[in-house]
Amino acid sequence: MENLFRFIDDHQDSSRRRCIWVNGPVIVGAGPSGLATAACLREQGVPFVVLERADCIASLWQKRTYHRLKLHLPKQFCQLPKLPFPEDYPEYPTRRQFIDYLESYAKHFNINPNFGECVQSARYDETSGLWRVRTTTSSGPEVEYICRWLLVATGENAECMVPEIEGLASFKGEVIHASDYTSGEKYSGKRVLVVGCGNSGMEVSLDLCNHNAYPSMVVRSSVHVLPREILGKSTFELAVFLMKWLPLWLVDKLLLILAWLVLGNIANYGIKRPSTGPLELKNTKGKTPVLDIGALEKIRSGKIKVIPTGIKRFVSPNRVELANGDQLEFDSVILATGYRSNVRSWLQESEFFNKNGFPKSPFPNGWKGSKGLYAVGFTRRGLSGASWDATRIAQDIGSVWKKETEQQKKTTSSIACHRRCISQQF
Ligand SMILES: Cc1cc2nc3c(=O)[nH]c(=O)nc-3n(C[C@H](O)[C@H](O)[C@H](O)COP(=O)(O)OP(=O)(O)OC[C@H]3O[C@@H](n4cnc5c(N)ncnc54)[C@H](O)[C@@H]3O)c2cc1C
Ligand SMILES: NC(=O)C1=CN([C@@H]2O[C@H](COP(=O)(O)OP(=O)(O)OC[C@H]3O[C@@H](n4cnc5c(N)ncnc54)[C@H](OP(=O)(O)O)[C@@H]3O)[C@@H](O)[C@H]2O)C=CC1
Ligand SMILES: O=C(O)C(=O)Cc1c[nH]c2ccccc12
Repeated sequence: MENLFRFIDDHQDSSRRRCIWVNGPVIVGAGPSGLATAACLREQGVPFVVLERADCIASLWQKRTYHRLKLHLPKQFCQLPKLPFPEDYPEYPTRRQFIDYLESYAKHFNINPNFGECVQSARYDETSGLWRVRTTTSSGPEVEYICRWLLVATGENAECMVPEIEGLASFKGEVIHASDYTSGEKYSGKRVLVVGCGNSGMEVSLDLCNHNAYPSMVVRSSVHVLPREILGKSTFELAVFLMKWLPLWLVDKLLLILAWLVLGNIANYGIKRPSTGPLELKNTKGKTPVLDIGALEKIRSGKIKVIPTGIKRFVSPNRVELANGDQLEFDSVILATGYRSNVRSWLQESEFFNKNGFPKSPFPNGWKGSKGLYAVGFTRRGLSGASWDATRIAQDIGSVWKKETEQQKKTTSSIACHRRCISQQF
């Protein structure tokens, strides 16, 4: 039966590309978003195929995060649909606990992604009304999947942002992106330039301090720093609570007053605040406020130095010239300069996704496009946003699936029988 749905593309080089009909959605990406959607589809009885370029689930968490990382939102905002965290997990689960949870989540819902398959292109074929998704595999020939629904779950952090700074290539010390930073152990006694002051820049600088390194952090523009907790209560949880009663601008004002009471005036340490409030900035520009877990204390004590200006250029072998003309020496550079979506590099579509690879419609309307195209995990609302999308998408596809299955039960057409053949195992 399986062979009925596996055919060789007759107008392509048949020796090089396998062509596979997927009866159900293709999900691109096996991070939390892809897994959450797969789990919800499983509950709806809809078969699916998950394509993942890495050799494991949640590759961002397994391969591109540092060892001491903890979730910075309380656990109730980070668990995926249908399966809560184990009860004994702490308020802020560690990276290891989060990965263990995701592994057991995939097992629980019997989600078996096709690993080592990187989607190179996806386009909607108007003639057939189907999506054609091409991948390169780590182990063999190219594959083309043909499906009716395409679910984009490649994430807001698919690629690293590496800025073009004059002379960077001539810097003689090590230069890495924060996603390649695992621990501060090997930096003990070293002068490290950390470029960027988002959550990554702050937490890497703190970890470096804890390993007796000498970090200097570049703050070229501005950033909101909020305490992770206020009087033992999560600031994020407090914000979510206040948002039920108050307008966003007022919640932002209250958060800033509380931050000032707890942290003091951060301008004293060379850190400017944006003129837009923290939640409004997150919603409109996607810029996440820093939820401080101790970096500010190190800044206050001078253990993390703040460089309150941009970088002009690197001067070989190990100097950096700042925008104000000062020159400083460093042993290593860590680029905590953020991430970007990669959707536009492979999805041949410009109606639903903008040029930055995010859905054009803001939350709550950015999960569903036309022609069977969906996006999960692009709402700049972290893991809870991804769970929200996943639930909606599975309900949407599930209702169509159920209706059609009912109709098919009533007919004896052989075509209808074929349509329900699951092609998950090849
Ligand atoms: C360091 C860090 C900490 C964070 N902490 C929190 C937190 O505490 N709480 C919170 O709510 N959010 C947090 N976030 C936000 C973060 O976006 C989510 O935690 C989460 O990982 C998003 O899941 P995702 O599945 O959308 O994306 P990802 O986890 O990035 O997964 C996407 C997957 O798609 C795969 N992929 C990409 N392109 C292709 C392709 N072309 N073909 C095939 N596969 C592809 C990738 O390999 C990856 O496995 C954090 C983010 C970072 C970077
Ligand atoms: N514990 C946790 O849960 C953690 C969560 N995260 C999450 O991961 C996501 C990504 O965070 P992060 O990696 O910090 O990325 P961000 O996009 O939040 O921050 C990037 C930083 O790099 C700066 N930058 C970029 N280019 C340059 C340049 N050429 N020169 C100087 N500065 C530059 C930006 O400055 P500017 O604003 O001026 O552009 C900004 O300060 C966020 O959602 C964050 O919350 C990250 C770490 C830990
Ligand atoms: O950690 C992240 O990247 C997140 O996106 C989590 C998050 C969603 N909404 C927020 C608002 C304030 C701080 C963090 C988040």
